[in-house]
Amino acid sequence: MGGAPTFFVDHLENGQQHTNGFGFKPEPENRDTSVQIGDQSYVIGGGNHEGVRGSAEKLIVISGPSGVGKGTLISMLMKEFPSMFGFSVSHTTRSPRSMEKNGVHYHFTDKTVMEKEINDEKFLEFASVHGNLYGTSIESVKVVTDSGKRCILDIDVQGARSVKASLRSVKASSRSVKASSRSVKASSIDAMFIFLCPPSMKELEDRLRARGTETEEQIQKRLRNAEAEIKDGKSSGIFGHILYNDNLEECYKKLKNLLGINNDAPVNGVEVEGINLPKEHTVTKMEDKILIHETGEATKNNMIVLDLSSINGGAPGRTRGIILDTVKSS
Ligand SMILES: Nc1ncnc2c1ncn2[C@@H]1O[C@H](COP(=O)(O)OP(=O)(O)OP(=O)(O)O)[C@@H](O)[C@H]1O
Repeated sequence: MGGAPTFFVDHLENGQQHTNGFGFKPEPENRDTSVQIGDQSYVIGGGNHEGVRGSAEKLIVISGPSGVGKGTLISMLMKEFPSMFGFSVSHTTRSPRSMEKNGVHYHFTDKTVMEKEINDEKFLEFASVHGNLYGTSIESVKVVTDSGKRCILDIDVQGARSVKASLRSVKASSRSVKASSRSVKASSIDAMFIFLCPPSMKELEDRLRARGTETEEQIQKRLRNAEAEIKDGKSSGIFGHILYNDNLEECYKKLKNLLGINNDAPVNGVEVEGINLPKEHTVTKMEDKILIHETGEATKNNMIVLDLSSINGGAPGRTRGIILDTVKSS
């Protein structure tokens, strides 16, 4: 997948001006379409003009106290829908450990560089842990959403609060006339905030103990933090959705419902239809539109319309928001 819009313009030959009176028949809402050109496939936003994969833009923030089951539920999602979700790569100023790869496990960066980028509002959230900075950059989230995946952030309540505040601030600044390019870009990120709640403190403690990954001291600290986090999570207005993780399977079902996915629905809640660029065709540019007109005998009234007016940015290989209409001969 991928390709800049210029690919279409540069690599297709110009043909005759399109003159007939075909009406444009928009694809139904929430439908994505892929176009095959040579050996490349391009996924193009259909009725949804927001991005390449319908609701891919929506960042999913999952938060809750340590031990509530965030990792478990996210793993279940990744297992059932392996290509639907992705994680952003965090930045850190700590040194890489052996085997850790830059850009894979973390983006390893310099403290002064990261501090400047934080000041420039390039981070959705950050925290200082034992003297090192850790954070999630807007760019790293966009890399995931631009690839057509839904980005999941598994973060604590404080992190979720920061993400919420960052998104509010970029949306406000992007409305101002002097909006920076960063603000405009980040303002296209929307997020769904989900808080996971344990059925009781006793159950949370049991889960932490059963997991066996913390010392007694760490468990006690996590339980102390959990009380404040649960209070905050339920009352602060950060989270639009609160899920109780009592029975795991039931909670998983509720999570899938929230995300608009269930086993009967198409991937991402969006139908994906493949279209092959016809061998025999002419191409015409009309203002912001590229008309690909089939010329083969059997299909000569078919037409594909690429509407470039809605492109909303993206580096080469990360083109977004082209609207595609198809008109089929009947
Ligand atoms: N609904 C559930 N019922 C019983 N056990 C559960 C349930 N959900 C998760 N667990 C178990 O609880 C433990 C903690 O879950 P998990 O590690 O997913 O928590 P977490 O919220 O990701 O914690 P952390 O923030 O510390 O990473 C795991 O051993 C997991 O198997």
